[in-house]
Amino acid sequence: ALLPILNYPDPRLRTIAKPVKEVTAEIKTLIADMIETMYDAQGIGLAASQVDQHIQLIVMDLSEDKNSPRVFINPKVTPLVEDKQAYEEGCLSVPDVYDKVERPNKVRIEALDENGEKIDEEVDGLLAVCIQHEMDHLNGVIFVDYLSRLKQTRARDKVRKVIKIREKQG
Ligand SMILES: O=C(O)C[C@@H](Cc1ccccc1)C(=O)SCC(=O)c1ccccc1
Ligand SMILES: [Zn+2]
Repeated sequence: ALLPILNYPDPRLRTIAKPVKEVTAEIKTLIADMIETMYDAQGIGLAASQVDQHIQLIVMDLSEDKNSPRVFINPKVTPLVEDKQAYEEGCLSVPDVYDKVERPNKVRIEALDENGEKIDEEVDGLLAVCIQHEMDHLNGVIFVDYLSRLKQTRARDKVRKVIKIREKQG
């Protein structure tokens, strides 16, 4: 089922996500719903925080055909290099706002997948950018937090406009 995505500056987006103890049937349903919601919103990632579920769960799909979703449960991300790279990021919770954010361009991801199997990968490029962006969501951080006050104000105004238009479209 499609889940409503919280929009910036909703304070619920600032909630710190709790670790997942056991991958229950409910969590498997949430994973399926998050993947469906991510595709519907044309995103390449989605954190559970964004659908008001405050557990450490991320879904991502960077594939062309949108047919290889990945699930990260209780993820831990460790930078592997000092040097950072700027990337034009977007966020499904801050629609139509895109801006450059600098992040370490190579990280280690340790997590569990949807079957509780261990994931331990070194990644770079867009996957590294995206996993760090999603990890931020689980820690109540939104990419606009890295931008200037002025850009944050503009982002708030932009989201307000986009939501009004979407409500009119019904
Ligand atoms: O809000 C989210 O977490 C999803 C977000 C993930 C993300 C995309 C790009 C850079 C960092 C994090 C999105 O999917 S935004 C929409 C999108 O598909 C996109 C935006 C910019 C560049 C590439 C993809
Ligand atoms: Zn986001």
